[in-house]
Amino acid sequence: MQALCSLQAAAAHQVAARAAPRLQRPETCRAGAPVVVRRAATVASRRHRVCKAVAAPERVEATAAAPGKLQQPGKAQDQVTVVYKFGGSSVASAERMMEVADIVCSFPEHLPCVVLSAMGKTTNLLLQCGEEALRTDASNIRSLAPLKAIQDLHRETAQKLRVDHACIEEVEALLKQLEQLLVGISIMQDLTPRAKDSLVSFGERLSTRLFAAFLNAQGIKAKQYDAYAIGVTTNDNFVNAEVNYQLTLPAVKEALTFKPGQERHLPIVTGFLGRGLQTGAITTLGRGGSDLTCTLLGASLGLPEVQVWKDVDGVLTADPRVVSTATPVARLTFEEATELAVFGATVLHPLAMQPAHECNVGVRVKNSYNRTAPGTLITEERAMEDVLVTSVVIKSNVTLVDITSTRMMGQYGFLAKVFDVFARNKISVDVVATSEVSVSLTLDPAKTMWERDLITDELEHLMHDFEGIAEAHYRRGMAIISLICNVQRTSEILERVFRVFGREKINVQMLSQGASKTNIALIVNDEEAKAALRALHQEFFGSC
Ligand SMILES: Nc1ncnc2c1ncn2[C@@H]1O[C@H](COP(=O)(O)OP(=O)(O)O)[C@@H](O)[C@H]1O
Ligand SMILES: N[C@@H](CC(=O)OP(=O)(O)O)C(=O)O
Repeated sequence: MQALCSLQAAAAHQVAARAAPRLQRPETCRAGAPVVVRRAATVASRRHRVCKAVAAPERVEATAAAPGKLQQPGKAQDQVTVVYKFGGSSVASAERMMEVADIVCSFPEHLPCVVLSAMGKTTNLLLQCGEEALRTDASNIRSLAPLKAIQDLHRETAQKLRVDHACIEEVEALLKQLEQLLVGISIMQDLTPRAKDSLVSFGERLSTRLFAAFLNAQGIKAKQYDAYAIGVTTNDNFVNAEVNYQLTLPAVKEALTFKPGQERHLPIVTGFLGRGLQTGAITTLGRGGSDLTCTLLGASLGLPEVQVWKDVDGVLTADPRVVSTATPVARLTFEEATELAVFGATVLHPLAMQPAHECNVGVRVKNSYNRTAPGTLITEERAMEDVLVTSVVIKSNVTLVDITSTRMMGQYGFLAKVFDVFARNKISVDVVATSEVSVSLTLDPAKTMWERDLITDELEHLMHDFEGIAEAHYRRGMAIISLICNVQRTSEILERVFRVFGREKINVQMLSQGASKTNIALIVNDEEAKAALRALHQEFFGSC
């Protein structure tokens, strides 16, 4: 990793100097820092080192070329200088793909690599196909409504984008394969996690082929790449696979570096997908995983910045579906962005900041529907003097567990035994508050982002495992409200929080701050959570 980062930094420095003077690369990636998957609380507690501040790249204003008159970005000798990721909402239709092509070609000084998600709600439709295939006779698979919707969307898009015949053939071949896979699921009466990953992979495989073909039809040289074919390697934990950074970073760098004499083109890469190391099968990085693909590619290529383009003006002060007047946050640190994602802001994938943080790649969140909005810039550090509260998020459907030791005070090893029980049950813990003889903690609503909620049987089994160690009780239907804030000013923040909650008669069941340097967590009843969020937003941001 150390050698890799230094190499990348040197290469990126040369590229930046020659091709992208407005984007300044920090000197080095953090030397010797292994990239490993951790949960947010661990990430937060590990960040004691003072890191070099990233020089904020200047905002690149859009100078949109008229559709149909797109210009090839970058110069003949360039390597990729930036990665753009467009999510499902940005590429939901042929018209949206045209708009995205226009955005991509609006910065002629940059040679971009483009990561795409599946079009619109295609991933959900694919999962629906899988579920319905289990209840449908193989001979009727063809008439499944979600399958028809997927076929119609991609055929219509191909037609509107006027892609070439080769692309139409590829799209038809993929749609045929998809149908065959569903027939297989119907016959086997089995939808394994491995088959699920194969199934949902069709979304990104289709969208990227259509988009690359459209660019080529417009005279822009572009080439489609499946992430699993250019070295994105994961473990074999299907539906939520973890990236193997040691293998992936050098492989992706090699695959996406232009060789002498090679024609420059825009790489168009499938987000969300990888290849399992042991099985060699297609894996996925968890829902919303294209954000991670984007930062992973940026880290592999040693770039100063990547941009994730969404349907909102950046990361907002609250979920806009709950607080309609939420406003964009101009700057965040990697740590704050991670806490936001882990504690409920669905705008970013919870692990997306990891490669960016380790290799110091700035992440800009932009709006593909409002391209001149400055968005949010996420970097290693930012000025915190004037910051009180940055954003408020909710994680709903949480279970609160209270555990009290049955032994006398002063016994050692109590917490170790408690956490061993969770480890054995493979249940992850979010927020913890402890005293010497008791511990309260919250459990993730789902074991993984894809799986169903923890079921009562599993919780009862967990309670059973505490027998002889402690008395344990659980309460479902709780929510974590997290204030991403300047914890140097905790007293002031909490004084205002409790004034608001007192007024609104909202009872706090548990409070945790300690380990995180960016987050105060308040546990309340789920049915009070949205009202509590709106009241807090009103208090700290002035409107709701
Ligand atoms: N704090 C937040 N800031 C911005 N958006 C948020 C926040 N919390 C939730 N969201 C939701 O996240 C959505 C964008 O994420 P997502 O749909 O995954 O984007 P994409 O599919 O384009 O990558 C927004 O439309 C918004 O409703
Ligand atoms: N298509 C995948 C991966 C992804 O990142 O999607 P989006 O960028 O639209 O959230 C999903 O729906 O989970």
